[in-house]
Amino acid sequence: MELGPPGGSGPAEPGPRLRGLRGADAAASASSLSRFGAEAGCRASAVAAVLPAGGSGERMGVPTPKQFCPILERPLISYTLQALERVSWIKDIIVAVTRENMETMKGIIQRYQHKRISLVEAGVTRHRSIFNGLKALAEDQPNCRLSKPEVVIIHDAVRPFVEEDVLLKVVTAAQEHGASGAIRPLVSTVISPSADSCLDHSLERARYRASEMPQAFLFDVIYDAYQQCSDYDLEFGTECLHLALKYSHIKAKLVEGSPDLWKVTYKRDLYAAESIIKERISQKVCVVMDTKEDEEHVGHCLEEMLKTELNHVKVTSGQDLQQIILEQCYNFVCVNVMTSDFEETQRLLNMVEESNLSILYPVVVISVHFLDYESVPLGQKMEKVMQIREFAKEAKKRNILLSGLLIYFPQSPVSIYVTVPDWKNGLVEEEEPLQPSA
Ligand SMILES: Nc1ccn([C@@H]2O[C@H](COP(=O)(O)OP(=O)(O)OP(=O)(O)O)[C@@H](O)[C@H]2O)c(=O)n1
Ligand SMILES: O=C(CO)[C@H](O)[C@H](O)COP(=O)(O)O
Repeated sequence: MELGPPGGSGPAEPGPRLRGLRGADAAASASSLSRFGAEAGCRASAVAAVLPAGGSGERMGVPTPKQFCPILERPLISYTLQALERVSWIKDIIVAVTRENMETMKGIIQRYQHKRISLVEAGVTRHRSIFNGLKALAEDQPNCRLSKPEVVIIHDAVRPFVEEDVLLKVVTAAQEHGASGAIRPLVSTVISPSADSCLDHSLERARYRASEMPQAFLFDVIYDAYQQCSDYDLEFGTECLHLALKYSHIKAKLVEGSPDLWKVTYKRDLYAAESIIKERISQKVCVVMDTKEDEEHVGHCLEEMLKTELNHVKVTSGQDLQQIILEQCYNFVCVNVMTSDFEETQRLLNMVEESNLSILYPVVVISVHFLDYESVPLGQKMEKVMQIREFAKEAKKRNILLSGLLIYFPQSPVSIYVTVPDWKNGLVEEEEPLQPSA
């Protein structure tokens, strides 16, 4: 067994991704997930995940195994790892890779700074790869460096859109029933052809479901099943839930999964995956504050407001920008409270440029500046506007769409000012104090 690069055990982005949920629903779901996270944290070795990634992707019809195919320049498997790493209560992630792709995989782990990953050698079939992953977690193996989990998640490396809520559902159901798996309604009817390619019989579609991933098991249930199963099972079997039933006599609890859990199999699936990734990119924004103090106050107010519209909002005062860019954040709001120059925004633009993030997809940056309405003279205000324009022209050449937002505010805490344009002279010059309403 080989270990990936050492790294902290903290999640890359703690907290749930609540795609499709808004407002109160999102808040309720987030709180139940974080409660589980806290409980799982008490039992630090409770959950591990095994990812079979040793296939050759014949049906994809390209020379590169599909798990290493790039989507927006990043290998597919890296998205799957990112999705699992976000879940702070998954302690270890075991990836089964063929010997010939071991170096490629190590390179991906290093480049994208994946954490909590261990590598094992894949087998010649999916079941054998999974079995190798389980062996690495079992206590009865010599040189075992990992600890045996209570529950193990099994998830295909080529299903990148797994969310924390479905992982939580299968893990909780596995704790109660011994085994659990995600299912989806069938899209087509399943029929059985006879030897002469005529219809033998068809199944009643409404009574059947497609078995998807993730699945979760009490570790002993699935490990015992793999230890008992025949060579035929290991060679031709496609269903882990079936092994748990046949050898450990456990009836898996089935939970409804989202449509995005499908397995990337054909070339067209790569295009579909790219579209989903782009949609998620548009739902992700990072607010960069110029000081730690502002991150805590202004930043978190802004975060709450943006969260009602967007699925993923991150606020930072800049220390972890490199990591945020690495996780493919394409939208930034750079808030400058302390200074009226563009130093912070320039720093962000440089980092984005160095990362090559904008090569395939435009990066959007909004540079927000606060200026004291009373003390900054009009000429200086216009200068700011012109500076942003010049700045934006340069950035556009690098596929970075920069906009500027200048906010004038009065120092006096009791008055709110409205600006009345003087249309005759074309200048903004009159200010009317208003009393704030209750
Ligand atoms: N010997 C194998 C075969 C498959 N897998 C993994 O099992 C998952 C699901 O399998 P599948 O979609 O069938 O992948 P491939 O076998 O690569 O695809 P194909 O059947 O088209 O060749 C994939 O993550 C794949 O890498 C594995 O770990 N070891
Ligand atoms: O979908 C599944 C859930 O049970 C399969 O087990 C798995 O993804 C199948 O892979 P393969 O294409 O190698 O049979």
